[in-house]
Amino acid sequence: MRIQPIWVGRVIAIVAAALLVIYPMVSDDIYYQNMIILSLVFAVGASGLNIISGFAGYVSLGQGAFIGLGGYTIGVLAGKMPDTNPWLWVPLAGVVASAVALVLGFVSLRSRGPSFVIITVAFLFLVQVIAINWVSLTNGTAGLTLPLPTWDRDIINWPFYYVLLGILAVQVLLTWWIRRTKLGMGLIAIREDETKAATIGINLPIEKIIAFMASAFMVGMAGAVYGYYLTFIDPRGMFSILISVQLVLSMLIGGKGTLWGPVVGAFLIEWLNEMANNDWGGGNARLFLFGGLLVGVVIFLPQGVLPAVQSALEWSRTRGKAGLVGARIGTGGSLASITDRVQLVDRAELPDRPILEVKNLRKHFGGVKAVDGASFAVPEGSITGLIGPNGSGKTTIFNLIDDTIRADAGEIWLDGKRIDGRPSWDRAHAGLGRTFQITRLFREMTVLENVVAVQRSFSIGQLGRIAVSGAEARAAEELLEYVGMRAFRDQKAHALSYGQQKLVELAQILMLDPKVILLDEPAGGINPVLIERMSEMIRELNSYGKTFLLVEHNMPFVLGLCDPIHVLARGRTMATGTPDEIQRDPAVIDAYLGDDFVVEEKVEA
Ligand SMILES: Nc1ncnc2c1ncn2[C@@H]1O[C@H](COP(=O)(O)OP(=O)(O)OP(=O)(O)O)[C@@H](O)[C@H]1O
Repeated sequence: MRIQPIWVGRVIAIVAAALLVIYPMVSDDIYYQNMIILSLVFAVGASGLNIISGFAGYVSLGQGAFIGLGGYTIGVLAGKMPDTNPWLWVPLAGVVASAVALVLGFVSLRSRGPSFVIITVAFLFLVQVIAINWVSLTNGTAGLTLPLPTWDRDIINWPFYYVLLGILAVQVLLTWWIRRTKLGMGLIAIREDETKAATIGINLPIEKIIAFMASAFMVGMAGAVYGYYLTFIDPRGMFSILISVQLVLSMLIGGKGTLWGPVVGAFLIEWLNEMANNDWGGGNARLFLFGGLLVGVVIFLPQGVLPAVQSALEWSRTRGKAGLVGARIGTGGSLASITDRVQLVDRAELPDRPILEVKNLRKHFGGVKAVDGASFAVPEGSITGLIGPNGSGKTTIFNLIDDTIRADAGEIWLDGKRIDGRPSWDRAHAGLGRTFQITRLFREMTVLENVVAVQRSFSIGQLGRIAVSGAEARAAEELLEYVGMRAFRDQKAHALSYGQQKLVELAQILMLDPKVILLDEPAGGINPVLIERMSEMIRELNSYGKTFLLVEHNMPFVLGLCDPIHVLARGRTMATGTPDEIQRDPAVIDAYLGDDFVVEEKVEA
């Protein structure tokens, strides 16, 4: 029997945890106990950071602030209420850290990438400056002295050690749980492609704010224990940027986005830190070491240690095997199997009314009038085409309809309700689904996860559900079967061909069960067999009541499928009609189709 790598990992984790539990009982070496205590604090900090940086992709150099805030919470309260047991302030420190993390959560709604990193550094310094200047509360640069431990000197470190170990255990459990829930899936989607995540119904502000608060809670508690353990805290030590750098390094070295990576990284970095202090003179040696390591990791080990080991094991396991990636796409399942998720009706029974309307839509990019007063309607139950020359504004109109870009002016109505002004995820919940001209799957997720990541509605309770399980996972598998991609369910999306990605993106959108499906060049860049399959699926879904609006340059595809067709030129609708009318409209021939096209079509007929 082959031993699965996951079990090897679990056994190592259990043995390591057991060794940590028994260590103070078998050794009274205070030096090593101290070292482990520091490692535990950093492990909690790095693991918390992993929730916003590893999962959600927001790298923060301000994470150390939450350790400091925890320390100051216990320091201030223990000073003001000397008769209360200081341990009671530890959970409160978590609450304080989470409340302050809310601020960073709000910042993340408006900035991302390098600018976010810079803001987090400013945030750390801001907290430090407040701690220095709010002398009446913090005693400024003179620092605060905490009560000395009152227990037996023989076990002086034990309470700190075991409470921190417990906090780390809860932190790891929290991370493990988040990764499995809808919340975790949403965070990873945000990391992979935030704009796309919003279009599949992921409520960005709420999910990010929850993540930021969750990333700081246990860290604040660990900071409080750390402060109590130090018995003296001051702003320069507690809010030093080196602590934050050490946390980021721990996460990167161990492996961001993994469960154990940040923990392993924290122990490794603390050990190096001690070596730099003891053997290489501390101070500058530490800076040199951390700086060098940061550069080295980013260049040579971008994934981190644990993922690198995992990749090596995976490589040895799959060496010489033929990949699934080149396998043929399935012939597709029947529509009957997806009725649990996708509501199907007889198209003939649908009322005669527009389901989507855009009125006087406008978007200018500087001097470029990308969309300049476009108006058209999409009748319910139709496959409506939107065609026009390159640069006529088709994709921009899609972007405006789903709020990937906010319109300058105009109205958008979906199913009788005005939706412009509402954010992307809300429009998705209202019944809008959209694919992209260049497919935008979440590359690091599996095919199945890509489909399951969709959130058809929003509730806080739903975020806590296990993502890949139950009815949701079954529905996702059925949809993948329908588009012929079930065999690829466990493949990472980045390993798929372009055509395969188009099919998975269609399954993903169907998971939303939208009232209107916007398809941006569904036949673009794929082989003729797949084009045929795509048109079959669109036709079949439409016969069961699904409405489509599609942008496409492949004229036989559009003329065979769509009715009505709107023609755009210079950001405005210049003509609307049946395929026949459009083909014969001299203005359309002149602006888009060209004389050759009409001649060819007539010969064929
Ligand atoms: N983010 C942007 N910033 C500046 N200009 C833009 C932006 N997005 C689109 N444009 C411009 O707006 C115009 C319309 O672009 P759009 O992509 O909507 O055209 P399209 O009809 O979809 O073209 P194609 O058929 O080639 O995909 C183009 O001139 C384009 O350069």
